[in-house]
Amino acid sequence: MSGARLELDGIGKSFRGLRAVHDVSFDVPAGAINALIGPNGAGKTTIFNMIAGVYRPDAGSVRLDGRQISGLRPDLVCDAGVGRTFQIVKPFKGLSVLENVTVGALHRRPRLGEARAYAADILMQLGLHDRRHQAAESLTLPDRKRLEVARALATEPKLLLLDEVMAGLRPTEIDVMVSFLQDLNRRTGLTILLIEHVMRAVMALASNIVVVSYGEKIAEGTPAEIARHQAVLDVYLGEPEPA
Ligand SMILES: Nc1ncnc2c1ncn2[C@@H]1O[C@H](COP(=O)(O)OP(=O)(O)OP(=O)(O)O)[C@@H](O)[C@H]1O
Repeated sequence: MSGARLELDGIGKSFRGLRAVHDVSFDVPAGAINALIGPNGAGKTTIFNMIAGVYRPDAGSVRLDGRQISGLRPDLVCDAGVGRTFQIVKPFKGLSVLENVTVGALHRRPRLGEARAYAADILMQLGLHDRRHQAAESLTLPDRKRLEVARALATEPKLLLLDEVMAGLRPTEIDVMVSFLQDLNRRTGLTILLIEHVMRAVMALASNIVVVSYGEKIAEGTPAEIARHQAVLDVYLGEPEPA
């Protein structure tokens, strides 16, 4: 695993006249951990869906290591090296934890034995190995979040998109996930972009933060810059944006 550079150039998407995302541009350098934040309904998941091939942007382009991936089908975007988690955790029901992760690993390792061994190794890293034979749906929320990360990692991405993997976790569980992601990034150089409402995690992980509101990018900078950015404070305090 190593990281890829992500470049969003003027992407936009409307749903039946509702402008969900408008003219959003930002880069995530190879090997960086960056965050995408903003109030509910700001367009964050729509941006992820445009990167991951769920939606074709109405405008603009998405490039991974210089190669255009916008408009490709989700499986081809995955082939190109993009792994993602979903905000609503949906493991394959009726499959064990190990089988769930093996499905992801089969993407690049078509031999079942090899895929299963790779999946087991990822479960070990995430502290889920001792629960590998449990039914996925029987896991607690923190473990389901870990399983979601494990499934995305099993596809051996160069860019990992994490959609609210800290939601619902207790502070100590958040710290465990933060340490895991920091360690993963250090060991592998994997590029990570996270959508996150848990500011404790964003501040600990992200070297750069992009803020969106009403579908538009309103700020970008280091955690320290964002923490004192007036437009960001206004959005989070619910005050009108400056003209
Ligand atoms: N498939 C869709 N069809 C119609 N409208 C949609 C669709 N997906 C998203 N939207 C709308 O686009 C806007 C942006 O939604 P999006 O889910 O991207 O926001 P978000 O920033 O991820 O919000 P949250 O933090 O609540 O997850 C919202 O107004 C939402 O209702």
